[in-house]
Amino acid sequence: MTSILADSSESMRTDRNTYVGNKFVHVKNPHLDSMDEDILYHLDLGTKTHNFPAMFGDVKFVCVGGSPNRMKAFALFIHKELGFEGSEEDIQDICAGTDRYCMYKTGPVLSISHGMGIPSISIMLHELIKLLHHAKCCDVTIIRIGTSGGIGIEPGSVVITDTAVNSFFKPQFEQIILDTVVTRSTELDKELAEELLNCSEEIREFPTLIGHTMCTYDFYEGQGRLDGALCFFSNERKLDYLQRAYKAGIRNIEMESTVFAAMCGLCDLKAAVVCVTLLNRLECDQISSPHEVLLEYQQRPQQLISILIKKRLGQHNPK
Ligand SMILES: O=P(O)(O)O[C@@H]1C[C@H](O)[C@@H](CO)O1
Ligand SMILES: O=c1cc[nH]c(=O)[nH]1
Repeated sequence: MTSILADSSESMRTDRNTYVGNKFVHVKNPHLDSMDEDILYHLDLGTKTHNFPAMFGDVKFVCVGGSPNRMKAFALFIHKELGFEGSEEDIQDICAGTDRYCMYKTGPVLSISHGMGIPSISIMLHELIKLLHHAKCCDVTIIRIGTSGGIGIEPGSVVITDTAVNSFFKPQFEQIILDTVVTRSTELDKELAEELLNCSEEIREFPTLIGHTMCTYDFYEGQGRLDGALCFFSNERKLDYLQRAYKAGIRNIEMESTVFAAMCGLCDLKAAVVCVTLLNRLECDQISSPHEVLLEYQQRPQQLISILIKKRLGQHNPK
C-alpha cells in the first residue's frame, strides 16, 4: 500500500559528530554504524582501501554538475583562480576506476559530475555525502552548477535557485522508499543564495537573478517540449503551462534540483543551485546556439562560484 509521509529525520538521526562551532555532514542512517567497511561503489572508493580524512578532510566546497568535461574544466579553472602551484596534469580524476562519475580535488574544492536526471544525481549524492561524513569534513558548502531552460528570461542568464519545485510547482520531492511515497522539503539556503547574488554584482557581462527552479523527470515531454519523439499536446497547452510556471515565480527548468535540495537539506549541507539558461522556452524548444556560445554560457556559473570561494577564503580582489 502506498501512503504519503513527511520525512522523520529526528527519529533516524545519528548525531555522532556534534562539535561546537563546526558543522559536520550528517548521515541519517543508523545501519552505517555496524558496517565494517563502506564501499562507495560508483565512486570506486572504500573506507578500507582509502584514507578518507587524509584525502578529503580539508574539503570546504563541493561543486557538482552533469557533465564530466564541465566538472574537469571547473577544477582546472578554480585551481588557476586560487593560484595553486602545479600543472594541469597534477589534477587527476579520483574516480578514474569507474566511468560512472568523475571527481577532481584542488585544495579545499571538490568537483564532481553527476550525470543527467534525479536517479543519477541521487546515487552520486548518497556516496558523496557518506564520503564527506567518513572524511569528517565540516562547514561544507555544496553548489550545483548546471544548465537549464529559461522561462521568460534572456538566454545566457544565470538563475540562482531560491526554491526548487516539482512539475506541479510545489516545493517538494517525492522519494519512493519500499512501497511508500515520502515527501521531502526542497528548501535551499536563502543566505547562500543572497551571498551568490551579491557576488554577481561584480560580474557585469551577464544577467543573474534569483528565482524558483522547476525540476522535471524528463527533458522532452516532462519539460513541455514539442520536439521529442513523443508529443501529444498542442503548442497552446505548452505555452499555457510555461506561462503559469512563470507566474508562479519559476525562471528555469532542469532535472536535478529537487532531489539535490532535499538530500542536502536532510544532511545539514548548505546548498545552492546555480544554472545558466541555454534558451528561452517561451520562444523555442531546440538548443540551437553555436557550440562556442554554449561553452561560454557554461562558464558563467563557474565565474560566480569562483568569486564566492575566493571571498570565503579571503583571496578576492574586486576588479
Ligand atoms: O548539469 P546539467 O547541465 O547536466 O543539467 C541539465 C539538466 C540535465 O541533466 C541536462 C539536460 O540537458 O542538463
Ligand atoms: O531546456 C533545458 C536545457 C538544459 N537542461 C534542461 O533540463 N532543460
